Amino acid sequence: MIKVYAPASIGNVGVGFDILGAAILPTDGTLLGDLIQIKQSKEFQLTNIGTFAHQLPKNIKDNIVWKCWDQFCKIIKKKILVTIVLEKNMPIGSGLGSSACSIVSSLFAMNELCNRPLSTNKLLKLMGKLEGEISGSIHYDNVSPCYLGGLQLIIEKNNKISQKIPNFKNWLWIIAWPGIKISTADARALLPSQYTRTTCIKHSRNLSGFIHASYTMQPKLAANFITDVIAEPYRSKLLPNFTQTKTTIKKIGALACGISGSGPSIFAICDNDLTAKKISKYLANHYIQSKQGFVQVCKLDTVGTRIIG
Ligand SMILES: Nc1ncnc2c1ncn2[C@@H]1O[C@H](COP(=O)(O)OP(=O)(O)OP(=O)(O)O)[C@@H](O)[C@H]1O
Ligand SMILES: N[C@@H](CCO)C(=O)O
Repeated sequence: MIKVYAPASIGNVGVGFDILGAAILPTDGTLLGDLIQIKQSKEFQLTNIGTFAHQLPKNIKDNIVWKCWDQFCKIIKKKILVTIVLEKNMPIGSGLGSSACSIVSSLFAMNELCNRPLSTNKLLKLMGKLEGEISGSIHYDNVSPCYLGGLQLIIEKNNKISQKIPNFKNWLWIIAWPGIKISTADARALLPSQYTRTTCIKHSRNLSGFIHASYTMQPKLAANFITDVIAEPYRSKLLPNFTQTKTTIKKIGALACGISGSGPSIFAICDNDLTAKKISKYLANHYIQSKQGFVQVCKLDTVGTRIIG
């Protein structure tokens, strides 16, 4: 039996729509992500457990884990019969890469169980394809950091999909899921299909500025470039009181703040524990809309998906 953990992630990171993503790990030791237990067996079985198992589709073939197993077997041209237990700890439609957690953990687990027939690149391509089947178009900004860890820039060039970007070790990433759901496909449908030249220039300046500041280790400059001109102007209305929340947590001392993935989760960045505590308290009191919602102070998860048992 193999037990695999795949971490939550922040898609876009506010500045790199579809091409920048960060894997995160709560500082209190919580494993925020999905877990897969897998072993060979006489027939295929999939059991869902965990806090958010009730949100999963009832039909087993609609569970992305089944699709991962099916596609993996087709690619390696062997039907590997397995028993899988999915521990669904990530709320669906949260903006924290819930489907990515299930996709990455199950494909990683299948590959390990079968002695790694697929290379990292091939596996990542398959992860992107399956993520694309859910949201309507392929985007790697959740699956890549979830799989490989850290801050990942999606390049899709020279047969490389993703590259790790240097990060600031003292940055704390506070995430808040209000406890409501937004479908990624719906949030993508809200976006314009074309942008003005001015917006394109702003976007390229912000993203290239962020990457430059990351490589030259200028944290304040990097944080100041975390501005989203592509998605936030159209999606912010879907989030509860987003504009006021952002203004307030920046006043408290956040270096940057934005929508995590397609929302409704938000993320804030700061560089000390006291500010992180103040931001968390504010978000817990003002952003959370239901009992299931949560706030977590995180670091970047630099490892990505791993075997934990
Ligand atoms: N194991 C699974 N985990 C998550 N979603 C699944 C899974 N299996 C099937 N689905 C379906 O995939 C869709 C996921 O929707 P969506 O992409 O909006 O959520 P998400 O991946 O949680 O979003 P985000 O990346 O913003 O966190 C839902 O319709 C859900 O029912
Ligand atoms: N880049 C994707 C992430 C979805 O979690 C989007 O913003 O639609």
